[in-house]
Amino acid sequence: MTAVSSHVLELLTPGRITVALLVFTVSSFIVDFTWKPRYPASLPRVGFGGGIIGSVRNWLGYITHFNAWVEEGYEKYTKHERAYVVPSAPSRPQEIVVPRSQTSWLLEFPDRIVSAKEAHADIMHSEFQFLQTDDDFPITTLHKHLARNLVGLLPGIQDDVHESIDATFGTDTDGWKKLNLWEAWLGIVPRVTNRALVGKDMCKNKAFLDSQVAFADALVRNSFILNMFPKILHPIVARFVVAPNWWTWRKSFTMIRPLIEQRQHDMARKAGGDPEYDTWEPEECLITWMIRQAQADGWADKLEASLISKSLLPIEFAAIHTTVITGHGLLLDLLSGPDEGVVGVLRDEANQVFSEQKTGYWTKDGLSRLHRIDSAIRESMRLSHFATALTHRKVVAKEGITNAKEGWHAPYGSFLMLDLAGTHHDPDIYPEPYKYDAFRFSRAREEFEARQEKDAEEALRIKRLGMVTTSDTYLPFSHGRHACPGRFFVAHELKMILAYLVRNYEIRRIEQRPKPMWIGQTIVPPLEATIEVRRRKGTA
Ligand code: HEM
Repeated sequence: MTAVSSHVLELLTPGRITVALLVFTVSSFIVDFTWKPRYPASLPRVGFGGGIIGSVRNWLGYITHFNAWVEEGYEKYTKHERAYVVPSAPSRPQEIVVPRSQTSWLLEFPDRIVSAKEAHADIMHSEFQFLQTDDDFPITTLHKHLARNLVGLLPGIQDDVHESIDATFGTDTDGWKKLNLWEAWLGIVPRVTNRALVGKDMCKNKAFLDSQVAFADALVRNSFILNMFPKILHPIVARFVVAPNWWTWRKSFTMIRPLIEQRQHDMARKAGGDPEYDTWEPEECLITWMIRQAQADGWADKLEASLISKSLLPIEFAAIHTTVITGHGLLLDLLSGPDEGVVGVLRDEANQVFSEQKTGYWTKDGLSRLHRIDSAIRESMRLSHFATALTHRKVVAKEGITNAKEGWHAPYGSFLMLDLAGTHHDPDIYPEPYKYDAFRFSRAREEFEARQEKDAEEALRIKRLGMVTTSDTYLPFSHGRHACPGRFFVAHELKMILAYLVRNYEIRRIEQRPKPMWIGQTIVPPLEATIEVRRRKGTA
C-alpha cells in the first residue's frame, strides 16, 4: 500500500464517514427543497409549519399525522369551499387539497396541463419500478378493450370465481374452517383478475400468479422506501430498491413467454389469411388486446414478448391489491356491522336472482339486478376506504394553472388532490357516516320501484346509486376521464364472489372489526384477521 492511500484510509474514521453521510443527505434534501413548487401565501396550510425546519418536521410527521391533518383541513377549509395545502412525503411537493365544489375544475383540464399519469408516476416512482416500460400502452389498451369484452368474459369469470372459492373456503359441510381473510382473498382475486389479463390456462398457474402478487407487493414496499428519500437521490437508491422487481419479472417472463409468442404467431397467421386459421379466434384477454392494439397502431413489429409481459405489470398492480383490500374490508364490514340480518337478506336476493338465470350462468342483466349486494359493496367502499385520497393530479403546463374562483396560482410541478376520506365521512352527505349501513344505496332504489308514479329525473338519480357510478361525493374509483377503467369488471367480479359466498357458506360474525394501521395516506389492513366458515348443507 502506498503512503498516500494509507493516509487516506487513516482519515476515514467512522465519525467522519457518519458526518459526511449526514452532510450529503441534508444537502440532498436542501437541493430537493429548492426544486419543489412554491404555493401562494394566500393558501392556508395545515401541518407543522413552513421553512426548512417546518418541512423536515412535516416530512417526519407525514407518516403518522397525514390523516389528522386532512381531517383538520376538511373542517376548517373544505367545508367552506376553500383549498388548502397539506404536507406530503419527503420525495414529493406538498399537495393542494381542492374543495369538492371545484372537482370538475380540476378533472376537466386536458392531460397536457394537469396530468393523472405524471402524478401516478411520481407516487409510484414508475420510472424505476415498471422496468423502464411506459404504462401508457397497457392503460390505453385496457380503456379501449375491457368494457367491450366484458359480457363475453362473464361465464369464464364465473367458473374461476366458483372454483377458486371452493378451493379456498372448502367444501366440508360438517366442520367450521378458520381462514386468514387476507390469504383467502389472495386465493380468489389474482386468478379471477388474470382470467381477463392472461386467459383461462395461465390464470390457474399458481407460480405465475404468485409472481404477479410478489411484484405488486414489491411495488408498494418500494414506494414507501423511495418516498422517504429526496428525489435527487432516486437514480442511485432506486437501482438497489427495485432489484426485486427485476427478479420477479424475469421469473414470470419465463412462464408467460411461450403463451405470448404462440398468440403472436397465431394472430399473424390469421391476419395473413392462412386457411388453417379460418375458424380460429384468439382468446379475449389483455395479451390479445395488446397485440391487436399494436397492430392497429401500426407498430406490431416492435412488440416483443418481453415488452408485452412488462406491460402487464402496471395493470396487475392496479387490479390485484385494490380488489383484495376492497374484498377484505367488505367481509369485515358485513360480519361486524350493526345489522345481523344483512347476510341472510343478501342470500335471499342472490338465490332469487340466480334462480332466474336460465343457463346456470350469471348474465349482465342478472348481475345488474343484485341491488342489495351492489349496495352492500358500495357502502363498504364508502366507509372503509384504503387511502385518504385516490385522486391526485400534477400540473405539467410550464405556465401553471390559476384557480379563478379563489384567485390562487399553482405553478408547474404542483400536486393537487381530492379528499376522499373527508367526503365519504361527511354527515351532511352521508347521515351516520361511520355506520356500515349495507342497504344505504339500495333502499332509495327499492322505495322508488315500489312507487306508483315515477319521474324520469328521479329514475336517473336512482340509477346513479350503482357501485360503478362515480361522482364528486363518491370517489373510490376516482372520478372523471381517468376514473378506474377496471371498475365494471370489478363490480361483476365482487358481486359474483359475494353472491357465491352467501349462497354457499355460513360465516360466523366477528365481535369487533380489527383495526387497520395507516402509513401516511395509505392503509395497512389488519392482515391477521381470521374468519370461520362452513359449507352450507346441500350446496357442495
Ligand atoms: C376495487 C378495485 C379497484 C379500485 C378501488 C380501483 C381504483 C382506482 C383508482 C382510484 C384509480 C385512479 C384514477 C385516477 O387517478 O383518477 C384507478 C386507476 C386505474 N385502474 Fe383501478 N381500481 C380497482 C380495480 C381495477 C381493476 C380490476 C383494473 C383492471 C382490470 C384496474 C385498472 C386500472 C387502471 C388501468 C387505472 C389507470 C387509469 C388511467 O390512468 O387512466 N383497476 N383505479
